Amino acid sequence: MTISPIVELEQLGKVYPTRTGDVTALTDVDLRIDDGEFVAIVGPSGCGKTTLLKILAGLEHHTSGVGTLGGRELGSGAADVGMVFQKATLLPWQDVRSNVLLPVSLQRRPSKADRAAADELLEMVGLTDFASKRPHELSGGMQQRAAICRALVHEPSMLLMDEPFGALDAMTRDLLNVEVNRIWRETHKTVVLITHSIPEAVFLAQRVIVMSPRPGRIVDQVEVPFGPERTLELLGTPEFGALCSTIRRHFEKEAAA
Ligand SMILES: Nc1ncnc2c1ncn2[C@@H]1O[C@H](COP(=O)(O)OP(=O)(O)OP(=O)(O)O)[C@@H](O)[C@H]1O
Repeated sequence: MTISPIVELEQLGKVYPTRTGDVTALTDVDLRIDDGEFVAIVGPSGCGKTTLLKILAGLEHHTSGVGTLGGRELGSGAADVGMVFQKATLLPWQDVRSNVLLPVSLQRRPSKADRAAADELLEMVGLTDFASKRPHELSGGMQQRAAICRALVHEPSMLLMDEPFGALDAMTRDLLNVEVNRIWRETHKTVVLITHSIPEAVFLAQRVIVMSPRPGRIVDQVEVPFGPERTLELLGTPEFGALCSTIRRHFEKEAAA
């Protein structure tokens, strides 16, 4: 069986013109992501990770190279993606279900089927009993769960996550990682995750993409050999530690270069 790529980038680059001169955020990025794959991107601060995600989402235009998402050229309109950011950014005056339905509500009046889809997602993340609550009545982790539901409610072909759990405590983060692993297995979505945490990247992804300091380019792509289902016991295994060390050494090498 051949797996088709959902993302193909060739020599992609991005230069931001600024008042004080051009800032090259990305250079010569070659990347292929297969449909249904879970990919994590790690790299030093300012290496262009968010820029890459924004280009995939159609929120920024690349300035060189070519790229396609779902067969469509990048830059040819809004991409069919769902996004989760570090802050849940839920509307405080709407209840959780309405927040989840927001991407649909912006296009049309949500149908019965849309509401059922939202409820199904809320059930998947254990928030059924909180559907009628306001965001401030939820913990930070619960708000991020709701944000994940919102990103998935319009059935996007890809889920893009930018440091989604960076603001959460370590224990909540671990539990949410287990949940994201389950969501990925249940929905079969392609996921691209940006994270500053190498263990988080290794725990969740099938492939970890390592970027260099700015101008960001891909310096390595590390295959993660663990099966699709991951549990927290994995974090304590020597294989897990060894893989994290391999990736960490890249950072040290690049920092010393
Ligand atoms: N709109 C913009 N205008 C000008 N420069 C920008 C803009 N957005 C990002 N940059 C610059 O591009 C580079 C890459 O930024 P980006 O936010 O993509 O990096 P990052 O790897 O996501 O960083 P972090 O890990 O700190 O979030 C940085 O030098 C940043 O200052």
